[in-house]
Amino acid sequence: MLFVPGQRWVSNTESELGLGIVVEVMNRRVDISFPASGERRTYAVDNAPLNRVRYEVGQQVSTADEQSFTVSEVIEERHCLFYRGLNEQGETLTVPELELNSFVQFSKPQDRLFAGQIDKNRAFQLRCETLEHIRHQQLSAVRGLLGARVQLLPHQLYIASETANRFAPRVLLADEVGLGKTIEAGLVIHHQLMTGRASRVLIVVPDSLVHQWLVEMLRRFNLYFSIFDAQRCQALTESGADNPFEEAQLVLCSLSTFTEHQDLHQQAVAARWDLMVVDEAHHLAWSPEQVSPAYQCVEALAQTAQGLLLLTATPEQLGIESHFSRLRLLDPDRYYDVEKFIAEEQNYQPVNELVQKLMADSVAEHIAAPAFISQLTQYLGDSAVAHLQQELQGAEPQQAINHAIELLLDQHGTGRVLFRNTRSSVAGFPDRHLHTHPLTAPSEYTAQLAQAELSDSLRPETLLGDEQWLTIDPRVQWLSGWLRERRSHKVLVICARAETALDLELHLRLKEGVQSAVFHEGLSLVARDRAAAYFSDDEDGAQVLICSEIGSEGRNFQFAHHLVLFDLPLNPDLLEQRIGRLDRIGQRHDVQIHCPYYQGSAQETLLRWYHEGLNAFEKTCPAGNNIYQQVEAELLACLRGEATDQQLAQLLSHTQQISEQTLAALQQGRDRLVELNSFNEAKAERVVAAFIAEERRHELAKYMEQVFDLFGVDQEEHSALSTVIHPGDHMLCHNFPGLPEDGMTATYQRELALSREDIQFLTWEHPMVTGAMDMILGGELGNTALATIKLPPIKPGTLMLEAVFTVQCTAPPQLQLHRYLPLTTIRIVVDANNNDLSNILSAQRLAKLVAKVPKRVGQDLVRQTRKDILALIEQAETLATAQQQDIVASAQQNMLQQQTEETERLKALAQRNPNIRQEEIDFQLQATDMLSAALQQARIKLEAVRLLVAV
Ligand SMILES: Nc1ncnc2c1ncn2[C@@H]1O[C@H](COP(=O)(O)OP(=O)(O)OP(=O)(O)O)[C@@H](O)[C@H]1O
Repeated sequence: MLFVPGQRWVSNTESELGLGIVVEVMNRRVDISFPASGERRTYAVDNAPLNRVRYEVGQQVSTADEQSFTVSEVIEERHCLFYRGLNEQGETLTVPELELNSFVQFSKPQDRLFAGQIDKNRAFQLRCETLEHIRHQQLSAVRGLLGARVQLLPHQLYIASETANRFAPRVLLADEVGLGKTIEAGLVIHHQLMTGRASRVLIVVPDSLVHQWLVEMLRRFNLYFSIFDAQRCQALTESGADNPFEEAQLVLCSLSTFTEHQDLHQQAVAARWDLMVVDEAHHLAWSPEQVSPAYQCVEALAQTAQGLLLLTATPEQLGIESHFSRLRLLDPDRYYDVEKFIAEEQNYQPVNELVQKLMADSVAEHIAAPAFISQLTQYLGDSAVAHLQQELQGAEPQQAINHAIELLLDQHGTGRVLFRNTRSSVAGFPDRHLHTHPLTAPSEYTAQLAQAELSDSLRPETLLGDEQWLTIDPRVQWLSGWLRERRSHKVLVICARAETALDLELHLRLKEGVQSAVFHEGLSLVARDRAAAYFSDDEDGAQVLICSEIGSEGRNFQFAHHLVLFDLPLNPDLLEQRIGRLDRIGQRHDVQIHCPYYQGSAQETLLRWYHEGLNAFEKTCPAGNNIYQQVEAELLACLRGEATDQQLAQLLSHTQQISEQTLAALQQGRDRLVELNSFNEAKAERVVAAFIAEERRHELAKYMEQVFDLFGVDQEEHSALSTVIHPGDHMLCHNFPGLPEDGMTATYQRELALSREDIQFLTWEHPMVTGAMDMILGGELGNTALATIKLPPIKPGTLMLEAVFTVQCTAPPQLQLHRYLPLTTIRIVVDANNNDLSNILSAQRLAKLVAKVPKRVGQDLVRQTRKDILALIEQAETLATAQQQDIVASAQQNMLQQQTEETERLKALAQRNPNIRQEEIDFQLQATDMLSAALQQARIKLEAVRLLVAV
């Protein structure tokens, strides 16, 4: 290498420094200044990682004062270059290389190649593999679901994959208590974020669940949500934020933040969200006459948020109207009239019969029957049925039938909007056992109890006096004695009132020496979480947690299996919520439910009604609320002591009877339809199988090993299934994504990750993996390479080029174009005779054949064969463009099909529902046109090139 002051050189290892100038050469050392970055470097002359910059005739260059011109002649004098050319004004310029613009970056593969910046073959391969893995991920049927640290439960994966395929899903997740709605929501959120469909997510939950959601999102999905409360919003506003909700992308808030602070609510509405999640949505009370503040808050947010997930285990807890109101939040076009909705609910049985016939083996017979077709026409309309009949003659009759079923469910069932899995469709739940503990009411209060209001007789502590009740109430003595006998068992006690919980806990702790904690609405969020954590601690934790009703919602206490119901709620859904704290996924024992009660009191009657009438303790009771409403008057009379024993016996047997009937009717009508929509075993099996296949653990481990190796991250085996990863001494970058300074332990095994929460679970969707991939593709590393190959039929000296392109297409983000055109790579191998060798020299085959070439030799070769390389690149571009056209054509077709289906759905609904406006349909049509126009603009981009020389 000959260095002369004034020459321009570029660093091979730090290309971001820009063009360097030789300042001084002394004692076999060369000093280079890099004006663009203000850096100066000294290198040993013999092995400086530098490459001489020499532009060729025809190239566009620019001067330090930003005049650009096309080189027409290169003149060399005393080892320095002068470039001559015409500027934009047509004037001839002669520019010494010293005056060239220093801010030049050689980032395009061909520019880097010609600037002599040739990377290692393994870097090139890693870049290509990275593109390939990203493409694989984008095409994967379980994309966005893989990264979750969860067990593969079919009912959850089914729901997640069904909603994942929708654009801005708006659904009600209403699985029975404890079946994992939080996990389902997390899967959907993760999917939306991973696929770029959403970037701003708002989660709204009751106060008591804020922390639990924060932890679940982080430990199961690696999603860092920020908790926004009034204090934080104020701090952000004081530090200059116009709208605090725009300061974070993933926000977690309690509902009370909005109901209690109108200004914050307005700011949240103005902040626009791609997806909103509302947990325990049954709190959003609504009736045509009266709309609760909570409902109003959520409604305003729901109108601007694109996607919406409402979660509730008890959708009808506040009655059918409230249930309707939640569906209305999700799809106001479909649910616009409460009366109509209630009438429709009655009408589900005939719809179910039609669906059953379409699902039957004998479907062909049914379809041949004119009566069936006329019935179907009544529900779907002439054109949809004519279309079905036509499709049935085609190649895929089953698809046509499935489509008809979907239309029926969509237009006549609660269809696509509501998912509800029940314990009966999810295997593996333990049994529940009721233990009753009859007690004698304190004699001095029997008269008072007999005359008390119902709410007081169900919670008699309110009558027994603030101070004395703990000493008088026999439930207290029973509980302390009972707990003493079970010192080694965790016990959850639930009662209705916070005051009761507080008194009881204090008493047990101070007077009885029980290790206990209390959980109620009066505690701060931190104090509640501390109490729950103290209870969950295996070694030094509390034996008993005493909760007011808020503890009966959403919380995970399945590490305990004893539940004491200190009193009973009047609402069957609340009872189910209480039991659901223990009877949930992860419960390993049968659940033991203990009910202390005063003999002969309203408590006993209610207990008997639940047990002998509804069987609500030992089984879940999906129709509980509905049945309660049917017998409310008789039940209340019995509870108030206004009925005879015989009337009570009649109530119990009547309740039993209508329970059976209601369950059977629901099963044949609405619930059956909802069930059909919520779970399809065959599809779920396919999702689980795809999931297992797509985990590709070994490929991931191998890929990450190469990444760690190239970037200088050290990896040691920790155990057979886990590794310790930590920054090495020669890292290629300062901050490897997601790698703490003191390293971390990680595993690729889901089973291990589920049992060891302290270990990171590396999947294709883990932030460290995606971060590394982004880093590789975002930088230049590996976008050039040069290698020799020895393959006898190919003549030595033959020049070939391996080029990797991506198809690039831009469109406004709201169009979500990537739904139809994910990152697509095109790999081409060509030789100078225009032979397309892409298939013969596959990436895998080349990986085994290539041999490295010393850098200097490679740089000389590139300089000498520049023209040939340019011709090869052009040829590769021609071949890639042809492939790109096919790719875009199929994306167009796919897009048109899906957009048309959605438009047709809107049109079909519009016929039944006058609230659908023509503008909505027009918007859909306009989006289709815009997508089509955007796809037509798709272009290829060269991502990496490797020059191959046969030897
Ligand atoms: N796939 C899964 N893998 C591992 N744990 C799970 C899975 N699904 C649910 N769980 C665990 O089961 C418990 C119940 O799940 P979750 O809280 O999501 O239920 P839920 O339906 O929201 O309950 P609730 O009706 O009480 O609100 C939680 O502890 C959760 O972490």
